[in-house]
Formats: sequence, C-alpha cells, structure tokens
Amino acid sequence: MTEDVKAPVIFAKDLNLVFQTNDGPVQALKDVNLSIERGDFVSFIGPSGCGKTTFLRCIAALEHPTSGTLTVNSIPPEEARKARSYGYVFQAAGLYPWRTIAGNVKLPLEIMGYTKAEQDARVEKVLSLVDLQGFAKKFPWQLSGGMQQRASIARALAFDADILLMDEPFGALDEIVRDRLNEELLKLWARTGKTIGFVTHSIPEAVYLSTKIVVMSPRPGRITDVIESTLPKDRPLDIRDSAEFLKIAHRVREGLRAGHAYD
Ligand SMILES: Nc1ncnc2c1ncn2[C@@H]1O[C@H](COP(=O)(O)OP(=O)(O)OP(=O)(O)O)[C@@H](O)[C@H]1O
Repeated sequence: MTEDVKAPVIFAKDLNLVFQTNDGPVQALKDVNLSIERGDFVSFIGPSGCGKTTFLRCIAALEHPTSGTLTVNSIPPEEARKARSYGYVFQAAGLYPWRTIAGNVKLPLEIMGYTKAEQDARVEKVLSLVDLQGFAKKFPWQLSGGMQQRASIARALAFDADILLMDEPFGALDEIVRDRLNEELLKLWARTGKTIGFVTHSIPEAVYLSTKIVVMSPRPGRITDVIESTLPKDRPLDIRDSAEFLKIAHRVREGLRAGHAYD
C-alpha cells in the first residue's frame, strides 16, 4: 500500500448525520471531530442512542454523513471499503450454522476470489491468532459464545485489513469470559499492529483496552471528551486496580455524567 503512514487512519471533521424518520429528523452525529492514528486502539463509549454505531458505520461506508469530511486511510470511506481496508465485528457473532468454523472464516476470502491454498493458509493463521487452532472443523453451535465471538474476529482478520471495527463484540458475554477476551484482544492488537475502533458500554473495558477513549452523549450525538490513555501498552488485568486506571475511569464517568446533564 502506498498510503502515508503518518496521516490519520480515520479523520473526521465537522461531521454531521441526520436521519429523516417518520417522527422527524434525528441528529445521530453532531459536529464530530476526531483523528485516529495508525495503531491506535480507540473506544467509543456513551449511553444508548449517542451515535457510536452510526459513527462506526460511517467509517465502514454503511451510513453516509449529511455534511462534513470523513476519510479512511486518506480516501473516502466508499473507496476504503472497496480497498478492503477494514474488518467489521458485530455484537452477535453472526456465523452461518451450516458452515464449519473454517468455512465461516473462509467466506470473505471465497467472495474475494483468493485461491484455495491461500484461503487455507489464511484460515490457519487467523484461527491461531484467536487461539482456535483445534476448532476449524467444528460447527458454530459446538462452540461457546466467547469462542464464537473469537471466530467472528478471525473472520474479520482473514483478509488482513489494517483497521478492525468492533461494535460491542463482547457485550453479550459474561464478565469472566469478557475479561479473558479483553486480554486476548490486547495481545492480538500488539501482535498485529492493527488500528482498532471499538464500541462499548463498559467503562472498565474502555479504559483497559484503549489508547484513546472517545466519550459521547446523545440528543444530538456528539463527542464530549477524548481521553488519551496514560497506561502502558502492556496491561495485565490487575492494572484495573491501579490508581492511574481508576483516575482515567473517573474521568470517563464524569464525561458520561456531564453528557446526561443535557437530558
Ligand atoms: N437507520 C436509522 N434510521 C433512523 N434513525 C436511526 C437509524 N440508525 C440509528 N438511528 C438513530 O440515531 C441515533 C444514534 O443511534 P446509534 O445506533 O448510532 O446509537 P448507539 O450509541 O450505537 O446506541 P446503542 O448503544 O444503543 O447501540 C439513535 O437515536 C437512533 O435511534
């Protein structure tokens, strides 16, 4: 790829998105300004309806801003989508039950026309990245919820996009599983150097994972704070008991409270 490595991976300037609904216009995003650098892990946190998913979908060219500028790898989102710049992980794993885990992970590669040998090599590589080596031939229903979600992350990684967009991927999982997947995701991020955009409702999850935390608030959906994390890149789970962690969590909580004051 020839893109400028110093340019922001995702750049939003004065971004607005208004949905026209039967009940009138809904301003899902208002004057959003944000710069995400290469290798950043950015979490979006805020109450329901503040536009987190809408912003992620704009990056993925699944929604179209009403005004403002948005670039992904310095090109418009539609072009970035055609260039397969990102993988997308949804809250529900969304695996096809009639396909094996390998078959599910392979699907985007089949659609993109990779050779059979290349498909197999990539499936093996990404399944090992998410620690599912032994499960290629299983069907989704033979795996736990956490394992299914790891498989969906593998599918998003299969074509080696440099951006990973994750919309509450662990929201439906219990806390212990979620902790483990958080740890694994950080390792995967360190190993692959991907740029990650991650939607969550959980303050500890946002603080534990992120280099940058974007706090949003609803009606209209806007950014109320952007927090650069001061935590080291290497983060054992018990970092969550440290004073530095609690300080950042406190700032996120304050930002969320301030947003609610508009209600
Ligand atoms: N396709 C659509 N048509 C009309 N309104 C929409 C559409 N998609 C989202 N909205 C509205 O835009 C606002 C932002 O929605 P969005 O899903 O981005 O919020 P969110 O922060 O991701 O919420 P949650 O945490 O509940 O997933 C909400 O008021 C929602 O009802």
